[in-house]
Amino acid sequence: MDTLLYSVDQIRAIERAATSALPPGTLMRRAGEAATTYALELLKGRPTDVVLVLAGPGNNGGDALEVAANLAALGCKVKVAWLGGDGAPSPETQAALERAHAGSACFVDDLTDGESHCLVIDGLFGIGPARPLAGRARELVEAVNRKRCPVLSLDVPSGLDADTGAVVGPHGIAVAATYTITFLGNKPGLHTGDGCDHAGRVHVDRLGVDELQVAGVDAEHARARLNLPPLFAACAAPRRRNSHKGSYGDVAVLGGAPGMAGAALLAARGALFAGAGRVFVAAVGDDGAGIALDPTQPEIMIRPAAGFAFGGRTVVAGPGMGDSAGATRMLAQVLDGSGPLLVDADALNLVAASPDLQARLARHDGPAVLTPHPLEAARLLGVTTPVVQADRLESARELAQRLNAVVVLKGAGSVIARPDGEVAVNTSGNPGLATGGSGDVLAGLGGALLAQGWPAWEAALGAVWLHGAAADRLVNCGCGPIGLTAGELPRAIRAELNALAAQSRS
Ligand SMILES: NC(=O)C1=CN([C@@H]2O[C@H](COP(=O)(O)OP(=O)(O)OC[C@H]3O[C@@H](n4cnc5c(N)ncnc54)[C@H](OP(=O)(O)O)[C@@H]3O)[C@@H](O)[C@H]2O)[C@@H](O)CC1
Ligand SMILES: Nc1ncnc2c1ncn2[C@@H]1O[C@H](COP(=O)(O)OP(=O)(O)O)[C@@H](O)[C@H]1O
Ligand SMILES: [K+]
Repeated sequence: MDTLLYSVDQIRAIERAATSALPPGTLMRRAGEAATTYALELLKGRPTDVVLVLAGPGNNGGDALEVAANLAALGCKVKVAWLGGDGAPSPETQAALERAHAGSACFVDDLTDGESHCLVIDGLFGIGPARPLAGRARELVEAVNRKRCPVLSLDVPSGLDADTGAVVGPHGIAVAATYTITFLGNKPGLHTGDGCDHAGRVHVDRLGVDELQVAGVDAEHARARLNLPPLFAACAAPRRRNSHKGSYGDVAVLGGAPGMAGAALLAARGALFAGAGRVFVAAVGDDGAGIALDPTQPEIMIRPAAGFAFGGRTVVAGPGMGDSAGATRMLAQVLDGSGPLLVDADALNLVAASPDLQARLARHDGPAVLTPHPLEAARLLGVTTPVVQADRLESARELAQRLNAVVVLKGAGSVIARPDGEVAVNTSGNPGLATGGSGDVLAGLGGALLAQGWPAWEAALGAVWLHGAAADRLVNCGCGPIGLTAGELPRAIRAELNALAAQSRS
């Protein structure tokens, strides 16, 4: 899998450089060939049933017409729904249209509901659409999304924004593909937000365009990548035999105000099962009497936050912390400290509401990771949740820069961003994680990795990936996604982390 993620502007630059170096029409012909080969692979050979090809007015439509012509030439039954535009097609698309017309592909005006196909090829729109699909384009997408057969999108599911992973709106619609073959380079929008539901399995074909040919756009310029173990596995060293609990750091969860003990305990369990040497809950409240003991996890030490010695410990601030004056005071104290810090949940809301806390956070003298879900991110940025979700990568980048911290913008395809603009989009996880408390476990896990000496960037990448991989492990053995509980995650995280550490030695 190509793990670098390119913006549409970068893909256009690659396309321009390659086009000028190659004979006219080469890239489209290669895209058509690559998609034809992939389609036949998916169909396990030449199908006897009809392949339906949707072709739009631009070059994405040209790719689709190439596939239609290729499949027809191989003896497949092919129907083409061609959506012409107002202007003339590009010369390559015109040539592809003529090729498809010259062969045995049958052009149809409308899709008949109930007609069976073995595969739909979606070549309506690729990286082009800047406005929501309407009229016949929308009707075609609605018809495709009602079909039960597999759908292969070319380059990008039509109607999806390749940069952001949002359906182009307002009130837009996008193809829900089973597979996407994407050209020239991988794209972030296929892996986050709505893209997770619309792209299906993503296959990258670079169309033979070597990065070295591409002036100005290479690995260093792709400022986004997929989050996978090679980015952080080196931090997951096996334990030295001659080590002790002090070797693996202390995590203190600042939270668990009266009535909100569960969140702090889940974070503490996340930290414990991810290998922190000692785990504390510094319970916020007048007397810290909200919780005295976690009976199923007596290893967790519960103390009143007032007077707790945070120095030298990794602090996970926020789970069940509430918004009392005491909580705000304690948070200011840990922001002013110099230890590793993970800020989540209520602590993020307090920061959002206070320019003073924001300034303290930006000045924090030590590694800092923030883990907002989209609503918390919206509060921090002073915008609405739809604005955050409309461009998850940029929202995460903006927050990381403003608050001078590594930011994890949670949700399907979590985005991890650094203040210098580098981002990673997570690849693991499933909607089983959409359950109360799973974010608390992530916070504790991140704290444990920081406590064991992982730098902030690697700790954030590792925590997000391990959390998702733990959920995938649970689903694979029948524990979800429906009904997966946050309390089941810590043991699965332990299994994933130990597997990673074992691999890093071999
Ligand atoms: N060039 C090359 O060498 C290669 C290109 N490649 C392929 O080209 C794709 C990019 O092609 P592209 O730039 O033509 O954009 P594309 O996605 O087809 O859409 C633009 C068309 O859609 C129209 N349109 C837009 N929105 C609309 C709406 N809501 N409703 C209705 N119409 C709408 C828009 O019309 P306009 O906005 O001009 O009115 C225009 O006609 C790329 O994804 C890849 O598949 C590969 O083969 C590699 C080599
Ligand atoms: N649909 C999903 N796909 C993948 N991960 C998800 C999905 N929904 C939620 N998650 C993950 O689950 C966690 C939820 O965190 P959060 O919203 O803070 O929940 P809570 O506050 O209840 O703990 C985050 O890590 C998020 O990325
Ligand atoms: K498409």
